[in-house]
Amino acid sequence: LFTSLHRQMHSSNEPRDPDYRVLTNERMNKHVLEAQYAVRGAIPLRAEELREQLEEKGKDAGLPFDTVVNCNIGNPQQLDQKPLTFLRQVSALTEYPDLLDHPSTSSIFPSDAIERARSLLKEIGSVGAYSHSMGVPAIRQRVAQFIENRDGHPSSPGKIYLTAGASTGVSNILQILISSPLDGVLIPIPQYPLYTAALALNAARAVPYYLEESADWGLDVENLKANLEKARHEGTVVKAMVVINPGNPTGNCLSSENMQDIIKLCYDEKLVLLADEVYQSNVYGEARPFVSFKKALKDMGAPYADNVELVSFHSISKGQSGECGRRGGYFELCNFHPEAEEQVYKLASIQLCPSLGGQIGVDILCTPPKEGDESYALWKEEVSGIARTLKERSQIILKAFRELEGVTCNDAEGAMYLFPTITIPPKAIAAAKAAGQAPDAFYSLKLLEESGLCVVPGSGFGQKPGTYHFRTTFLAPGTEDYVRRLKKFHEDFMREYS
Ligand SMILES: Cc1ncc(COP(=O)(O)O)c(CN[C@@H]2CONC2=O)c1O
Repeated sequence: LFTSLHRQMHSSNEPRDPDYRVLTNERMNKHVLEAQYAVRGAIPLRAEELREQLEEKGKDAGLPFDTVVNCNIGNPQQLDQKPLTFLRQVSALTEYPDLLDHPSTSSIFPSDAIERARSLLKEIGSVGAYSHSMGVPAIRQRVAQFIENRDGHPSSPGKIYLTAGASTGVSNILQILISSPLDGVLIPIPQYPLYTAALALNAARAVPYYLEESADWGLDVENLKANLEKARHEGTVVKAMVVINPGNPTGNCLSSENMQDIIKLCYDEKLVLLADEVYQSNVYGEARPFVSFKKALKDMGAPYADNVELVSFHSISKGQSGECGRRGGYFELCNFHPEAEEQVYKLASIQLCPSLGGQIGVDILCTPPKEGDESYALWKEEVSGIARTLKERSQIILKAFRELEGVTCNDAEGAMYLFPTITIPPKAIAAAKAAGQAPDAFYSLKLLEESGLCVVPGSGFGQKPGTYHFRTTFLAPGTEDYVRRLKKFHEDFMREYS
């Protein structure tokens, strides 16, 4: 489906003489061909096609909706979320430093934004210059301070790497970790498909461990251990474990018991722990406030605290900043061998440096305006407004899901997604089979074609065999319109296939 849609959209590239081209499937890296990334796969591609039809023909497109709503990707500012003012003010001033000496500037920009831009430019020089490959040292110092303030344990700028989004950090660490096609990494199922894609690109094995939907997507430690043993029995050299907390696509927040179980397992089984914490400030319930794996590890003391190799990832793409396109993030190494740190640094240096715009975004994420600053009140109002709105939207959509025939859904404890289970009628499963699609991809494609809502089928994240899901964000404004479209589609679908 992806290939046919992509070809359809880019048919102008079709070669007149197919034998002329060097790069064809037979002659490209087969690991790239094998990699999959459903978040921007076939269904979002089709959504783009429909959007273009609406833009060109409007009502004459003959579609049963007048807008496509992208609920496939956690991209807040694509869905009208306003950027945080302070971040953009500092960015504007650092991008065009002449503004700092313009007579009107002090009447347009608050004094703390001007001061922050000045001090950043003293540390950076120019946003157009390469920085240190790990990122600007002074920014890394403030990231370390943010981590210490959050966790109550020391953090060093020498263990922190600023990155072009968390994706680059994850890809780099996995590239260093994998040394053989027998190597494997434990991946939560359902998972964010960056991990299986990055493992495929490195010709490594994804070793699944299933999150337990009936236990709020909590960890089933026995299943984890069994899958680890099974993988080893099959000859896989399991070297690491990925945790995503809060979870994507599940929206779960791990319990402290689960976190300790994971740390103990990594210690006992000598696994590197990759903690993806990009949604750490997207937490909606009071029951499970965010606790980092760095804190959990250090709180456990010996023998874990100073032995388990932990790398923790964060990003400016999520939370309330939602600066996905700015490409900013960081990871912190903990208990890595100096030999490993040398390779992490070398890979970062090959990539020269992350964008300075992204680095400035990380700086403001970790050191936002503080109480008493001129920008504090507005920053606080914007951040709490975004957090409140996301929580409200998740609850409205969750309630709607639970009223639909054959749909159940766990609360979104965190992140930006709901991941409902749908009971797909046998007739629809048969129709999906005939169409050569996974049942939840069949459902999701029809949902798009008939309602304009673009979601990602659960098969794109992995799920227990025989279960079907889809993932939706709750970022779009107009939640009532979303619910109306979904409800109508679902009732029509269940009627057609029951
Ligand atoms: C768990 C997780 N880790 C890492 C990333 C990468 O983020 P950055 O590279 O932008 O820092 C994402 C992005 N979320 C994807 C993109 O939007 N929807 C998703 O599921 C993510 O959900």
